Amino acid sequence: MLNATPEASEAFMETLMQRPLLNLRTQLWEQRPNLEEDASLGRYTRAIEECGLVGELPATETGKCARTAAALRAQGNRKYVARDYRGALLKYNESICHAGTESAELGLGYANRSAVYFAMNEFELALANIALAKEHHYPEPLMPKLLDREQNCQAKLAEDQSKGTIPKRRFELNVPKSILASIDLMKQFRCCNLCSAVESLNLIPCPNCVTVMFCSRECLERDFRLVHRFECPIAEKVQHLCYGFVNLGTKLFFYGLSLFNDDLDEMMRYCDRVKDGGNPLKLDYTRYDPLEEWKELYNLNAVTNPDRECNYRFFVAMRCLMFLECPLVKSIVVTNQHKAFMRQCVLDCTRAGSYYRFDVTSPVFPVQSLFNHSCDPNVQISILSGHVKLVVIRPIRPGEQICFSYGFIWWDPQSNPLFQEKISGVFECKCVVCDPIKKLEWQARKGRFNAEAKRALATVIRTVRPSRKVDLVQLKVLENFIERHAAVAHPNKDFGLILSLYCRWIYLLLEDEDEALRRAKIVARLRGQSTAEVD
Ligand SMILES: C[S@@+](CC[C@H](N)C(=O)[O-])C[C@H]1O[C@@H](n2cnc3c(N)ncnc32)[C@H](O)[C@@H]1O
Repeated sequence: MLNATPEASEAFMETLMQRPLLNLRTQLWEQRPNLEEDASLGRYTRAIEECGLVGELPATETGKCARTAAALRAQGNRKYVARDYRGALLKYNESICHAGTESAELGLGYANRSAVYFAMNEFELALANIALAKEHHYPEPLMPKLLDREQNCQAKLAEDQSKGTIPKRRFELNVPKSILASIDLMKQFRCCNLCSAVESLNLIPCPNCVTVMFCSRECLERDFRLVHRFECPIAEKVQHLCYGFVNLGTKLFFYGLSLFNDDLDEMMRYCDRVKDGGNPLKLDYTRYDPLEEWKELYNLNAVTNPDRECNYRFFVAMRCLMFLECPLVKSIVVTNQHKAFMRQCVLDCTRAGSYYRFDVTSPVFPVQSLFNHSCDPNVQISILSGHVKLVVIRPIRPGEQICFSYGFIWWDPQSNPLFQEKISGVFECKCVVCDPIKKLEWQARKGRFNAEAKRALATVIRTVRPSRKVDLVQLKVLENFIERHAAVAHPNKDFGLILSLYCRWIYLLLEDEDEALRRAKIVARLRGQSTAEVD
């Protein structure tokens, strides 16, 4: 039985849930000062100050609050009883985020999360949460119940009932992790604020604010050191203005400021030069230097489409005004010249962010995002636990560019229906499927689908059963077919079906590997061992 909270009345919870976050962003946009299209950031700032828009923001901050945490936990309990485990975990995360560090609610939140993981047969995760509950004021009178669950977990693991701590198929990796992420409001209780990892929703809260969570102490400390210390005191207020890439632009600005050791004048001196375009491939990643990397990102000469530019300027001006209410920011950004620089730099970082990221909610990967999009990709991308992995999905011809899909794929029209619409505002796709000239050559390839390949395809279709669980033998059958027959079968429609299943299974394997590594790390931590060996 989970701990229900009697005082969490329906009425109170309803009030709690009326958080007009996303609406506020739209309202603000409607109330923006009516300025000419090319109005400068300074003009926007003055106009916003004149109409008092920042002061008019409704006070929706709750701060850490045991009552709120209890109400959210009660909602989680109901989802748990209804066996909506994912929904329950998300509510418990929200509750954990709202519980004060000294409150029993924190321990209760972790304990409830351990019950969900136990029900999901995720015994390592359950044990990790029991340990967290014990560390965070779990009420003594309830302790026997927790210890009982702990024993049950250990018994299950002793019976070899772990879902696995050894990846089935190890995909190696040789590229750095993401540098930071900007987590959308819809994902704040399900992704690490620094690396975007979901970590089976096993996240820990910021000890001070109620807006962000982290996958580990390392990410929490790193984010705090580099960015979150600037956001934390005003995080609840500023999250109303989480306008896509502008959010990332602010983060990239503060990240840069930290790398310049909070020396804004030094940062200004560096930025006061003509941009050379920036090229992250120039960097020597064997001697990784985050400041040099930041400079390459900053140096991008990005062109933004005019509609977006208007949004960017308004929200950049708004956000900078709000950040200047944070005492730490105020102590560094002092003069009018500093303020003007901050605004311009946040705008430049916003443009860079929109270039170096696949979409508004993904983390920033300066090198990995340099791959172009193709509607006929030859590699499959996955972003898991802050790592990008690219897996080759069909033989690549000499001279063929390595591309992954930013959204749309020819064999899967439903891969992202919004893609064409989204991309049309950003760039015109010139891949082999979309460019009218290249498309002719691409389509002509279909004529080579010969009898032998068709027979082999019929055998594969008879043998392989698409399922949600990967069958490694069947995966090998697909792989052999693709390797032997891609040259003549690609881009035939049936070959597309094979690629589609192959990609889905590859992704499931990558997820599986990621989860197994996570369990392995938890086991190492519970045993007091270093996680370096398994990481
Ligand atoms: C992160 S960059 C990719 C690397 C970029 N080509 C470069 O050289 O830096 C994303 C941008 O590349 C361009 N791009 C990527 N795929 C494209 C495609 N299929 N067709 C046209 N432009 C593309 C667009 O300008 C897009 O905004």
